Amino acid sequence: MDTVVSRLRSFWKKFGIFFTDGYFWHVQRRFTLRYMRDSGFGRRDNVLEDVIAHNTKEVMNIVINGPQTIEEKVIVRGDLIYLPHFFAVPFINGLLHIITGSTFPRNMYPDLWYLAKQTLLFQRSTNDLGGALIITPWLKSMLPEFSGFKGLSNGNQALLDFFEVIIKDAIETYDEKYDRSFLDIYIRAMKEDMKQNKRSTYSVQQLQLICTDYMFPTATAVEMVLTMLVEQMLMHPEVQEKIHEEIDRVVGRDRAPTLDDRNKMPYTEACIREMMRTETPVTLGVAHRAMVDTKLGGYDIPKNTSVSVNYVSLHMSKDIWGDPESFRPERFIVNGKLQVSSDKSLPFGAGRRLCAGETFARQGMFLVLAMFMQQFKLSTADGKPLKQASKRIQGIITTIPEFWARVTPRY
Ligand code: HEM
Repeated sequence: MDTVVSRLRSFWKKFGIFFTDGYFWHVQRRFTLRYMRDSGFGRRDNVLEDVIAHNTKEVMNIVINGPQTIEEKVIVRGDLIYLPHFFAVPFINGLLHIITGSTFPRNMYPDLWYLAKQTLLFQRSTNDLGGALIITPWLKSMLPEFSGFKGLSNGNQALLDFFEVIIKDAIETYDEKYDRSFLDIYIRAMKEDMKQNKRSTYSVQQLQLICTDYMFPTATAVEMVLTMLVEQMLMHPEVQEKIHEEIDRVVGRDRAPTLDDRNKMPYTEACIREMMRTETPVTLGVAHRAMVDTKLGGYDIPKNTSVSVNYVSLHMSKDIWGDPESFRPERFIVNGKLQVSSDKSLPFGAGRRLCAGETFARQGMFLVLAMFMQQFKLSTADGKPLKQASKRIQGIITTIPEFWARVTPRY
């Protein structure tokens, strides 16, 4: 879709993966998926798993051994953790490993928390359809705060700045003799394609937008799903007890959970699935434009019409789920095993525009949650039972306000 929101992200041009289409989108999406795969994206990869596990341990160590800096105290205070940002680092460093071949060490985690904060600001400053700015773009100058323009610009600028520095360094130190990371592979392809093609789809700005597009959900959506699951556990202690029971039975206490345990831990996996069903993260998906005149469900859709999918109606259908309002992970478990075929939810969309990060997100969420729950018991900051879910903030993704939760080491 070509809107003021998509344009303000990308130098008022059409770059990236989310909001491009046609030949440009096809070439650029295929290239990123093909070459990021070499670093473990979209598949099972031991090195990527180690990166996510190592960073999860580092973040948990801030609680176990106490914060060492003022910045760490913004995320951890005694036995209180600040959500969702507490969960951000393993995902962000996982993606940085894929894109840049390196990660930020603990003394630079504050930069990643800042990135997560600004990205969340962007997510909350509009909605799936672009909010008021889409219909009345002039609001951006007259009411920059009210229209969300300021939050969108500031949040987006943080992402652009973050990757501008990284990409500049990669270009300056580029050596065509060997590829250090996905960035080098892209730079080489860009140089070659630009020589051959006057209208190349590759460019430095496009690379910057690829990085921001992949980082955007990595720094917000995955940690928000886990955060909402924490809220569920605070409201329904039996969910937490069942996850603990499963971890103790399958993994024990002498080693950390790994992705090998995912098949053997159907309840934990089902909780993540049920969380994304009951609280659809991207309620109306990403709007796309019809490329040609077409028909959909008996309706004529003229070329250039904006089309959105209402995933909430699917996830809340009484016909499909029977009791859609209940948080009931057991619905996905048959004879003690996760039955993926019984999961008719589509939190990551479907078809050609299927979320490019589904595998990365699902694997990462399982690993971070399992490691976290093995170590800690959760309770509310004030020690009182949580009776009511907090208000939902409908932005591009569904979020809840940041909050502190109490964690007690289990052993
Ligand atoms: C809980 C986590 C996530 C959810 C629920 C989610 C959901 C979605 C949905 C619904 C779409 C739109 C599909 C459509 O256009 O029909 C999408 C697109 C996309 N997602 Fe995700 N996503 C998540 C995490 C991630 C992560 C971690 C990444 C990157 C590492 C990612 C990268 C993308 C990209 C690049 C697209 C655009 C694909 C395209 O238009 O070709 N997502 N996602």
